[in-house]
Amino acid sequence: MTMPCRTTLTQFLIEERRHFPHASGDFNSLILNVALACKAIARQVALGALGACRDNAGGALNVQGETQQPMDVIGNQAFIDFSEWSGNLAGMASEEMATPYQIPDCHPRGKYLLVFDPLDGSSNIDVNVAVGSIFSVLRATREETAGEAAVTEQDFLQPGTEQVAAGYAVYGPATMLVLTVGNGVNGFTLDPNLGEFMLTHPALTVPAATSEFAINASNSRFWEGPVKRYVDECLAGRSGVRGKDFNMRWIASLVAEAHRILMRGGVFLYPCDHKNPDLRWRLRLLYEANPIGFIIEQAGGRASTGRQPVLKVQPSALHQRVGLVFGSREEVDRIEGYHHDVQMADLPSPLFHEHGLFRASA
Ligand SMILES: O=P(O)(O)OC[C@H]1O[C@](O)(COP(=O)(O)O)[C@@H](O)[C@@H]1O
Ligand SMILES: [Mg+2]
Ligand SMILES: [Mg+2]
Repeated sequence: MTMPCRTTLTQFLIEERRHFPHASGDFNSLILNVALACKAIARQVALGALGACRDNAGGALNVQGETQQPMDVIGNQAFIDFSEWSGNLAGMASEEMATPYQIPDCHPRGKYLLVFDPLDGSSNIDVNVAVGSIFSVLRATREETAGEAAVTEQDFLQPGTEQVAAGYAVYGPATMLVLTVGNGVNGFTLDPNLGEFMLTHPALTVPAATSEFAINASNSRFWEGPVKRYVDECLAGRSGVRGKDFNMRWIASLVAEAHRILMRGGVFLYPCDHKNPDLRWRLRLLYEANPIGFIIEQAGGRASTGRQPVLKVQPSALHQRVGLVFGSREEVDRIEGYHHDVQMADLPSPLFHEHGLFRASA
């Protein structure tokens, strides 16, 4: 039997680095450490009910007020343990930690910041549906941050356009790592025999057009007018203004939805809604929306809050939430257009009038 000759993640990163002859190698080691953390998490996830501490009872509340699953905690620790020693990080921030993680004094500090959602879609873990990890790499821009001083929340409040790299791992039937270093998007599949991520999906692209959308329709009565209009038109299918039938999906795992869209196109919406007046957005800007947005845009798709490009949002808090619409370019353009469509102001939607068309917020 002949083995296909494939590039490993390490080889891929070395090749990329050849374009930057003065690079120190810190960036490559950072990504490889993250990949190692993802392999460790994949192993734990794959054990299912056989794994350690499956019992969710008594889980602590994280800063979001959500009960931490055991794998949220294990995944968070894996990211820390595999990354903090390396000397390439000035600090880390995570969904599972209220404040930035300081690199202990026993380890050297470096010039990058790592932001992550260690386990995305963790409510799916008990039903054996695909979950994942999401990460984003930023530069530690303050001179002293990369030196001796403690990292602060302010250091992480950079718009998505400033990301150096972003990626996710999806723990599905196969474990995959999808990565952008700002030069397109590449997908690697974990070869369990070799323990290596192998380049299997080079130069991923999101098709410009689609007839598949993903949204949590149980929130429909709380949506704003433009989202309701978009979904109603999709549901009307070939008899409506769109003139074609649409398929609908909802996995409740952002990583899995993003991966499907990268593989075959589609559009995902988790827009602003009015279900809970104190929580108008579901997804987190720094470790969910920005990394996924960067990947999708690097693959030729688009990512928006519904009103503006998500990567341009200036963050004001570490755990800030935001509306997110991403995927095939034509659909995201259309949804943004509906939000900007002044004609909508004439529609008799009380919600629409209540909140207005051109709010400054996302
Ligand atoms: O339960 P809902 O409202 O459908 O939300 C699903 C969304 O929540 C998330 O699971 C949030 O991620 P976490 O599991 O990291 O908290 C997203 O992955 C997903 O898109
Ligand atoms: Mg998440
Ligand atoms: Mg999570």
